[in-house]
Amino acid sequence: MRADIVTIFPAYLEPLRLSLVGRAQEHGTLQIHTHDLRMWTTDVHRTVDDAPYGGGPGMVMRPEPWDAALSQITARVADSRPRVVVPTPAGTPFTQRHAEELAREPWLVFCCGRYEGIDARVIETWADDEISIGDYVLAGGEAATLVILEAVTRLLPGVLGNSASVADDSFSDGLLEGPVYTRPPVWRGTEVPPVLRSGDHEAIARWRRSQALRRTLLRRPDLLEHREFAEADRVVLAA
Ligand SMILES: CC(C)N1CCN(Cc2ccc(Cn3ccc4ccc(-c5n[nH]c(N)c5C#N)cc43)cc2)CC1
Repeated sequence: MRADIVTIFPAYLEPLRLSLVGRAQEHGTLQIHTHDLRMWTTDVHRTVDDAPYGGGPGMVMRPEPWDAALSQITARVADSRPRVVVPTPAGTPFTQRHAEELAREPWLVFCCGRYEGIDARVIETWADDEISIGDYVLAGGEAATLVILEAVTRLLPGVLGNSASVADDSFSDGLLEGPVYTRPPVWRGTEVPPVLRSGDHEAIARWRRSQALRRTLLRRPDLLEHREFAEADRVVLAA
């Protein structure tokens, strides 16, 4: 997969050199190219913003630099066009399903806006996806791009050492992750649930599903709506 990222703060994307995404780049599974939008400005002040039509607070990002940048970046490969992703507070909620869909794309381009956002005509012309990573307000699209790219990269073949990890992900089966434990067996007087040390893998699987169902019912009952459950699950949910 190739990912191009356009931003006025290229340094904000430096964390992509670390850890899982960094290793995916070292292994050639992912190529990330970060571009400074100001490279496509033409004035001495390298202006990327202007006052909003209709008034209101803040500034809006001008269309010309974005159109020049995206035209050049997407022209790289003849007869091939990337999927253009624009993080925005007004976007559709980003979900694991969306991450799985983006992970199937060979080429992504992320447009990191700032100020009050990017001129709507750029979005209309170029955007394939407008995504929000949550119901809170950030100052720009860079943090969202880090989140989206990490969620997508961990789904790429060979990136996670144990491919089963992806299958067991929270949200992969639509439930939240249950509690996890490691050594010591007793810590501050609290014992690891004995079933986890029993070696009885069927009992362990039942216990883990029970914990995931209970946690999901408590914290995200919306994830349980419109779902059919086996009798064993219904017993847990009714307890
Ligand atoms: C009327 C007037 C007072 N209101 C003023 C605030 N407006 C909303 C508003 C607020 C902040 C920003 C800053 N910003 C610029 C580009 C950009 C990209 C993503 C995000 C972002 N925030 N939260 C998420 N989940 C995001 C994602 N993904 C935020 C961004 C842009 C826009 C709404 C209008």
